[in-house]
Amino acid sequence: MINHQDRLITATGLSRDYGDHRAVINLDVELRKGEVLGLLGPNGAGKSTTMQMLTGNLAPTAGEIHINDVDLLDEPRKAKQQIGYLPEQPPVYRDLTVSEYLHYCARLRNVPAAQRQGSVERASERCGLKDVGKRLIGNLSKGYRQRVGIAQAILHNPAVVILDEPTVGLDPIQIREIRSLIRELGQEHGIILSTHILPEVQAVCDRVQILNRGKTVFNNTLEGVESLEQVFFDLIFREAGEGQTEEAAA
Ligand SMILES: Nc1ncnc2c1ncn2[C@@H]1O[C@H](COP(=O)(O)OP(=O)(O)OP(=O)(O)O)[C@@H](O)[C@H]1O
Repeated sequence: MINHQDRLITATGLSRDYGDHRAVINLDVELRKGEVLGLLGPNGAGKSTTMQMLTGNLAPTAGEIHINDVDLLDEPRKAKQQIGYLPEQPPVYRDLTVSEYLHYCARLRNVPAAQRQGSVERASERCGLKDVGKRLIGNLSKGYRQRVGIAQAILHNPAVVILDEPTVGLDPIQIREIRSLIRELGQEHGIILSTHILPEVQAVCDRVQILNRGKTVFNNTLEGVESLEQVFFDLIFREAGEGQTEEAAA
């Protein structure tokens, strides 16, 4: 039986149009505490649009989003306090030190002044940044910059953390470290992870939701799935085949 108290995100009937184009169509997304959800799909499937709606950065054309029981559309400020977001291009300032930047983000996130130092220290510790607090972000490796991006996403201790392509461009050691950080964060928060790297999903995700042409085509745990790659290609190519048949019949 589903325990509703454990639900960190309940989004129902989400749609988003760009002009005449329906990018996301009547989509449901759920995330529970302690869960790492992988959001997958080919280019243009609607992943970024969905994540931007879930983070309150893009208004849905239709649908409802509740974050930790707060209605995102009715109470956006309150709901956004429950969300940390690492966009594909981390919003880091190269001319600030790691510590200056995280303090700045804590202020933006409305962390009370008396708690900012503690929040910055906690996030730095969890992301392995304690020794680089005084370094300029511009001089860090890409892997460390990514950690800074994740640290800003968890500064205010949000219930939900949404990560867009968090390991893109990292070397294999950095990838391993960031993946283990994601798994660790997933125990306390709920995480949505979007990536094109299927082995990454098998390594860190508890459940996978695959989108194609704005709709869910798979939503399940990976138990018993030997090759996610096979599942992915079967679904996407089957749909492509069906699309061609529809077009040919039209
Ligand atoms: N601002 C926009 N204006 C018009 N169309 C858009 C806009 N943003 C996205 N789209 C279209 O909406 C669809 C879904 O795009 P979206 O970026 O959400 O997909 P995605 O799954 O994140 O793709 P990718 O893996 O390439 O990042 C695509 O057809 C895209 O061209």
